[in-house]
Amino acid sequence: MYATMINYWSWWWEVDNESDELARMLLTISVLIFAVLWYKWTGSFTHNRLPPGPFGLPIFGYLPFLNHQLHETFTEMAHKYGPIFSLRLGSKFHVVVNSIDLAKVVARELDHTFANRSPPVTALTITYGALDIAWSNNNAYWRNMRKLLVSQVLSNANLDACQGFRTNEVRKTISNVYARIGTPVDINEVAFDTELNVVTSMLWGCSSNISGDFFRGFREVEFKIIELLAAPNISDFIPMLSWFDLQGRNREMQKQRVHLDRILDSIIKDRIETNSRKMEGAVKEDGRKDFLQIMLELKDASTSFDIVQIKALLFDILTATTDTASTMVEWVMAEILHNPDVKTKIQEELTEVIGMKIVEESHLPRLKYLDAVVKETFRLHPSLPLLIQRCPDESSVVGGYTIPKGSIVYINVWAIHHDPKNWTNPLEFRPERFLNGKWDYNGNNMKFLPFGSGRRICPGVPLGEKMLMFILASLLHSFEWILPKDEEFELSDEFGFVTKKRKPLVAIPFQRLPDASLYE
Ligand code: HEM
Repeated sequence: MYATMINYWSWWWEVDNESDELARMLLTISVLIFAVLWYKWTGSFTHNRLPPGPFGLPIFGYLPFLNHQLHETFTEMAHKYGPIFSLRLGSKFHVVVNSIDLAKVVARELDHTFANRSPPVTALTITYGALDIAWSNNNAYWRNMRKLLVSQVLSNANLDACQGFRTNEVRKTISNVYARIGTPVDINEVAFDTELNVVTSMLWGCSSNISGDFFRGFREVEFKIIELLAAPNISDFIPMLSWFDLQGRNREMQKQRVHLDRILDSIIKDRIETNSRKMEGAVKEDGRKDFLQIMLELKDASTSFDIVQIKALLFDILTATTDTASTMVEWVMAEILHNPDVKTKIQEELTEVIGMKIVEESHLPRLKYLDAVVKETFRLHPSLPLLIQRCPDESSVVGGYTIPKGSIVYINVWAIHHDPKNWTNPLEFRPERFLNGKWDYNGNNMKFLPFGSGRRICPGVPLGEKMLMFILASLLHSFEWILPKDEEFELSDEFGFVTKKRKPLVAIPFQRLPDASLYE
């Protein structure tokens, strides 16, 4: 290269003496060094290209321009800026990924890099400093807690052993709804209470002296917590202001934690006292220990596991099980009541598979059409439309753009589920799309991610799916449902950590099975 350059110079820079020769040589070397540096600089510039996105104001970034319906706003922004875009909110750099190819890069190919979380201030407060699973970073603690949940609560063996709890609670729900026949029923409330009773039976069994009354009000506490988790908080965007808690969000979350602590502390205290009196209760007749007992024994055996961690884990399981599933029961019922043909097809399937008897869990795998209706509802109304934000532990490249370490990254499942490139007539409710048996909740097909994908995928799929199908099949087989007269019916949603129906679904049940003794 040196020789070529010397040749190029020589046609206009004739060398007459030694100093000219030296000057030309120095110039050539300098130009070469400059070229290498330029190449490196422009190369690194290309690699550091940040995803496109809107400009914002100094200090606040794009914060003042964001609409509360974040899933819809982000989807509109993707139409403008492309499948990956970025925005600065306060001092935090956010990236939103909106296509199946890029979601695959984040959640599968670079899963390990993107496996941390970036908990909001309120999440840190309610989880005792991210001691739970959902907000914990990708580290040994998270792996152990997740393993504990999966092996002790969500294993096939435990789910089979707890079938009796689920059947009892669903039967109780049917009989409670029967007592309210002909009157308006809040569907979310019914589903929430059923889920809560099932999960508490699994966690600390029927042996606890804590009565159902104790949980009265738990739904309100949980709703408030979920609302606060997604409420925009200036403390998250401008961390140096977090000390002032300008919007009072963290103070409000602290209040909710006092309620939660009161409930969890008394359950744990009750069990510790029972254990110390060596009463039977803690151990089931078949020798199986419930989850609380297992955790307390772990605590006694290890110095690194304590009561606060037990509470954080219980909090995760209680909220993860109840709010998501009850919201989905409500959405599915709303779509069914909105689509009379779908309702007729479900009822025909229920009658064919179950007859005029009561639903048993063993019937569920044969309810193919209902399963397709649930999946189509998950497509249109994913409970966590942006999943839980991920945070890369090193800078990396996605779709040709650099995602700096520590960015907050959203996978916009809502956009993917509503994209006409992925789904024909995406706004239509057409359960038939899911009848070919190809779809599951395991996050392998990036077109359909209601439970996420990769190492952060929801571990509760087996229980969540079972409970959803059991409650829905039972409500729809035991009752005919109609909407209250003159009630305006609509299907709009309200963005939140869990995205709910804006207007709660209220419907009136009527007896459907001829044998009244099936409702007792
Ligand atoms: C219909 C019911 C449910 C739905 C729709 C649902 C949905 C989700 C979604 C979308 C995520 C975020 C995944 C991600 O960030 O990629 C998640 C996380 C999680 N879910 Fe579920 N879930 C349900 C039921 C359950 C149940 C029954 C449990 C436990 C008993 C559970 C425990 C968790 C936990 C612990 C996480 C955090 C996982 C982690 O960060 O490692 N979920 N869930």
